[in-house]
Amino acid sequence: MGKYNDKENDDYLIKHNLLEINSHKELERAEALAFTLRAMALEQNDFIFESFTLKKFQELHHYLFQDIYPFAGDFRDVQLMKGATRFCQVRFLNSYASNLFMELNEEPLWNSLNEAADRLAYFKAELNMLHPFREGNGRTIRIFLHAYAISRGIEWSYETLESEKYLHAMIQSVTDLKSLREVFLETIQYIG
Ligand SMILES: Nc1ncnc2c1ncn2[C@@H]1O[C@H](COP(=O)(O)OP(=O)(O)OP(=O)(O)O)[C@@H](O)[C@H]1O
Repeated sequence: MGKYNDKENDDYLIKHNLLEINSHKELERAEALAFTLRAMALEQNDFIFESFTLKKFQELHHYLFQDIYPFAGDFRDVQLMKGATRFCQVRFLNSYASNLFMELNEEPLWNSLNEAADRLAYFKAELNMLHPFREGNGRTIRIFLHAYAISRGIEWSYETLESEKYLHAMIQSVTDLKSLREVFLETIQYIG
């Protein structure tokens, strides 16, 4: 079990994709298409969030990536890094995840958009540090937290995120939630 860099991961995905695609470019295109079709179907209620448990989170990843990756829905068994960030160690994934999802389900109601932004930033950063899947963490977490926010009367317009600002806030969130909180504050509103 080694840590992987992006090249190593790309090679793994080439060896482990359901379509037996062996070009990186083609796999990238096929993955984007397979994901987009599922994400669109999800918006038409093909996947229902009747709960926000860890099981539901894994089912969501399975739903979104089932057409392309055999590991859809499964936790990774390798160490993951992006840039200087080392995500949760494999042997702590289960305990980290169960504590985090317990907290998410015991979360009290939010009394203001400021409080919502604080807590969404916190859960976003924690789920990112968990980074439980080999690929597709960002997309799964965004869709999951979007639905979670809706269940609390809040619309998170994550499709309006500026990609550079978002990435910067995510990198910062490893040590400081301030930028990510601001990103949420700018992209959430009460429904209706
Ligand atoms: N250096 C970093 N430190 C911490 N988090 C990072 C870093 N670089 C990227 N991220 C986070 O990791 C996520 C990407 O994870 P992953 O590649 O598993 O997901 P994805 O769904 O395939 O990608 P994306 O989120 O770009 O659509 C990004 O959305 C971002 O939140």
